[in-house]
Amino acid sequence: MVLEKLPAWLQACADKVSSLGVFGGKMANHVLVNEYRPGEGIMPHEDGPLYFPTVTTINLGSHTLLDFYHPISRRQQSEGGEGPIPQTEDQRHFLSFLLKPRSLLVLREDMYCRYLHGIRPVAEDTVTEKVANAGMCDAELGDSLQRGTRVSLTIRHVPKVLKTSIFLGRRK
Ligand SMILES: O=C(O)CCC(=O)C(=O)O
Ligand SMILES: [Fe+2]
Repeated sequence: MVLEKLPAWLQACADKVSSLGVFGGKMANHVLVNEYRPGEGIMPHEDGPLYFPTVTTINLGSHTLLDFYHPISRRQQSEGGEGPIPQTEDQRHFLSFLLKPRSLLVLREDMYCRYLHGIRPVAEDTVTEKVANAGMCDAELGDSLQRGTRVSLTIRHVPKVLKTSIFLGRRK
């Protein structure tokens, strides 16, 4: 990753999150801005070793449900092939967090390294027993929540950066 200056407003958000100590005293140096319209999501994935061990997200605009999945291969190994192996995405989905507007999510340890996360491409979410923080969010089982446009600021500390500038376009 090549270091570039963040816009001042985004730097302020990154500094505020860093001041909570979530990056072990380090300052965030990477922000990803994603916009999701209703019906849009992100496939289950791992963020990979670049950002380990902590990822934080400021949630703006609409709520969403962030879903967590067991990875197929690792679960097969750890269970020694015993018992039913979850195969479909639905079976592998074991937990969700309801992300409310203006909330901060801090993902670390197993939730970050062991499981996959994703957002389903739907326009409406139903609160099920898998939504672990429903009570904290005043959501009731069976509630239907219509999504609007959501913007997420995913703020991280990337340990390895190149302190050189990049040139876009042709040098004269
Ligand atoms: O928008 C979000 O909250 C999740 C984004 C995400 O998982 C990613 O960019 O890796
Ligand atoms: Fe991610």
